[in-house]
Amino acid sequence: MANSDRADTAIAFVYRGTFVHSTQQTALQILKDALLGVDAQGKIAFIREGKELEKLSQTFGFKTSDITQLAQHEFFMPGLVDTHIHASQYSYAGTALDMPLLQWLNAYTFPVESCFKDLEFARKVYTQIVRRTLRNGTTTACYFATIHTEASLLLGQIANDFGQRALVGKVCMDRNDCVKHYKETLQDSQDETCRFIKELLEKKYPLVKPVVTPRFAPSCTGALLEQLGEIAKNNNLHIQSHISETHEEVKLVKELFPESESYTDVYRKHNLLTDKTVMAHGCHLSDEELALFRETGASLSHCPNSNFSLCSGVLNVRNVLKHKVKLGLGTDVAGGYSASMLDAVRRALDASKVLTIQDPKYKTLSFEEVFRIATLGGSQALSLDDQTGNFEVGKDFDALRINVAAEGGPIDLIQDEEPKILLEKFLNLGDDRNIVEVFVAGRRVVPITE
Ligand SMILES: O=c1[nH]c(=O)c2nc[nH]c2[nH]1
Ligand SMILES: [Zn+2]
Repeated sequence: MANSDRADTAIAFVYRGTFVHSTQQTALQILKDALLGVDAQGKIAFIREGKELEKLSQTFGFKTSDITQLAQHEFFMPGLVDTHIHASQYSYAGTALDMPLLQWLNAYTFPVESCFKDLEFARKVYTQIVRRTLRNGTTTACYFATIHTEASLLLGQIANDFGQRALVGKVCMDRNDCVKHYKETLQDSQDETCRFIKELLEKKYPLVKPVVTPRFAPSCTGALLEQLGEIAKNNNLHIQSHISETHEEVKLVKELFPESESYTDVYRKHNLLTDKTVMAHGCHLSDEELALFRETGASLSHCPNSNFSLCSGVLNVRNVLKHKVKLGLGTDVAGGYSASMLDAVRRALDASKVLTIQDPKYKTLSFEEVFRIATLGGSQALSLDDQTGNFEVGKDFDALRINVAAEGGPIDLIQDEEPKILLEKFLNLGDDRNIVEVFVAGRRVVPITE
């Protein structure tokens, strides 16, 4: 037995077949005829070659008849990590994509978000988004809620009930000149953020945690940003916000924070750039700003559907990777119209091809690289890679069982295909019909039973 195996707890179940995942060294590692065992705590106890079955069953004390064998056109992959999604914007996903960001916020987003004072409306929308994302393979989601504490706590409860791993943010904003009723006072924002954090932590949900959430610099005063930086530091919490999504927004931040050297400097000055920070977009960051991300360990969430839909910009992913900045993918519902991370994968490939069209020397991202960003990359961007992101022994079993030839599904297989082709077809053509089981921390959460 290798040192990395964990033989100290009982095995709950074992799968045999093809497993694909990413590691630090390789964007796509394919393990054919592998055996993966999950322990009673939902952690990966071993992942070994099929030929080691006898030895493994003795060491770990499971019966060979307990093993579930995958079919030839099936494989397991790690769960998808959505590093940026507005649960509260799901009701208008697929509409309202006809304006640039700042106008879009005023015309559509703020009026809808203000409805989350109504807990029954919140329950309806939040139940739908959690169910929809889970069915589409999002095992971890980093959510924006709204400014309402009760509704934000409800989102945490719903994610916990359905078994999704989630970071949940009560949105903070004490500046809004356009939709005047959708903002808080500095004092309320601070007090309600503390209450939200305290009450969510007291629930002791194993997979759901609070994230400090200044909406973005233009909707926060310097005083609020300062307070939120303090709160995050004192409680060792995650932080999320938006940065450098559009040129117009960058210009506005310059006007609102003239003392700062850059947009990134605004967040840095207020202690909001840490190794537990994820910032959405970053389309227009300079190399100096990317260097600040690298220095502080803060990460970016690439949201290509939103960037195209609101005509915001195209993130140069190669440049982000060159600066060794942690990077995940996000759907950014509802600036992005799809709640599926498979869509985010496809749009990320498209965005990369746009850059190649503009400059043929730009090396297009491969599907393997985008697969890594959508799984392991996302877990690193959220500083959750000690728990999820790939099939390393000791991590939680967050996984999707994919049947590429699912009956009635969107993919026709003409002949037997290699696992690499099966993955590529699934990423480009697949949908929730191909995702036959979803596991989070070893618990089967899809099919949804209730
Ligand atoms: O895509 C976005 N969606 C939002 O809700 C938002 N708020 C600030 N900046 C934003 N960008
Ligand atoms: Zn967003």
